Amino acid sequence: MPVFRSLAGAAKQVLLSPGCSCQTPALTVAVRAMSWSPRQVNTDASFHSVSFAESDHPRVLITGGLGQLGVGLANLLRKRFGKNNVILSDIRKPPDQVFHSGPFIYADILDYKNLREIIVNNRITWLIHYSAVLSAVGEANVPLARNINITGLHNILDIAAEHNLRLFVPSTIGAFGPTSPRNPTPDLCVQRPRTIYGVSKVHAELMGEYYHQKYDLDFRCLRYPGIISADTLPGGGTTDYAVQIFHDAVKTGKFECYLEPKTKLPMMYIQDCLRATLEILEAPAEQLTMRTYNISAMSFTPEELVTEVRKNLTDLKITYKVDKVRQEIADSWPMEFDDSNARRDWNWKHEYDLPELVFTMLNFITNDQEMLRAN
Ligand SMILES: NC(=O)C1=CN([C@@H]2O[C@H](COP(=O)(O)OP(=O)(O)OC[C@H]3O[C@@H](n4cnc5c(N)ncnc54)[C@H](O)[C@@H]3O)[C@@H](O)[C@H]2O)C=CC1
Ligand SMILES: CC(=O)[C@H](N)C(=O)O
Repeated sequence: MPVFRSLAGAAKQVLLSPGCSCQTPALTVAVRAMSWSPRQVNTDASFHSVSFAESDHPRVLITGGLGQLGVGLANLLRKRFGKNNVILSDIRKPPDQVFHSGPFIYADILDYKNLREIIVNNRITWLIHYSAVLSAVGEANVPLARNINITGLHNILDIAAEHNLRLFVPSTIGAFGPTSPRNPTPDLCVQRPRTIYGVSKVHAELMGEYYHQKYDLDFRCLRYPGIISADTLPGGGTTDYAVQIFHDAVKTGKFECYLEPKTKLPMMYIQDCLRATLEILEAPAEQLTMRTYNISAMSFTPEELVTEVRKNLTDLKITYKVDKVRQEIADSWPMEFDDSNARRDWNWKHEYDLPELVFTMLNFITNDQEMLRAN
């Protein structure tokens, strides 16, 4: 077993966890081959569709739920389906506020047996798979990204097929590369990404679609742009600057940007992203002509973002110190995202453009700062 010296805390926990399947890959394969086959999927399907109809609401598990997106999605789904029908999971310890806001459970996506136990014991019907290693961290630690994003995904696909779950896996603008059309990037075109993150996400898209076609797995996937949120920080991606700028602008009045001023990327406010996720999850299957859709809201460069922020914070000081790795990644990604298929098939519409995004982010972070100062 290799020792990864530079792992983040989360990864360390994965590798040290006694039940972790990555320590015994041969055994995991053997166990799975005995217990899961397409035949068994069909038998399970009738049983689970009955229990889903009985309860009326789906029972949802979110993996990697303590990242930038999971808590927000849990809040949205809990409003819709009831607090106890949505279980948040991760391998990290939840902050108090998250722990007390609804069910939370430890789930390591590399531990197939533990995942199965959770799905069975909690009668899960929808699985939302958010665990991942993002683009910049992935380039710094390829074995970790490969393990979480590919081996972990295989566990998720098998568990979803075995238990007839509706499975949502997000993909990303990072699933495209320098040979894809960049302005705009359509749903179907060349996909030759140059990051392990992108390679793993193309793999997820193709595997999900393959399981859908071969085993009738209800796989649904959205390619998210860079997501911007005020209450949670991003987990090591290329688009993180567009979140960090708001925090630094409010707290210090200055910001150092690691991308060049004219680097244009698709971005989206978190509320739009979470609503899109709920909408595709609830869309009637006959409306979906595809299983993987681009979704889009706005595209901007650091320079354009700074101009908009300065309309509210006129004294903001900006410097540029380009990070070669992230700049190279950004230069290979889409500039504009074509989401016309999502708009046509399930009526996708974004609500936040750049001015609303900036206004909302600054308001949120400023209020937060004032509350902190008052306490
Ligand atoms: N945030 C963004 O801008 C975008 C995110 N996405 C996708 O959305 C999903 C969620 O993204 P974020 O919340 O931003 O990610 P994040 O990096 O903030 O969070 C990922 C979570 O996965 C957890 N994790 C790591 N190893 C695990 C394991 N072995 N078992 C269970 N959990 C594990 C981590 O503890 C972390 O809480 C990811 O699949 C990502 O690729 C796609 C495009 C844009
Ligand atoms: C766009 C993404 O997938 C993510 N935010 C990243 O930058 O890696």
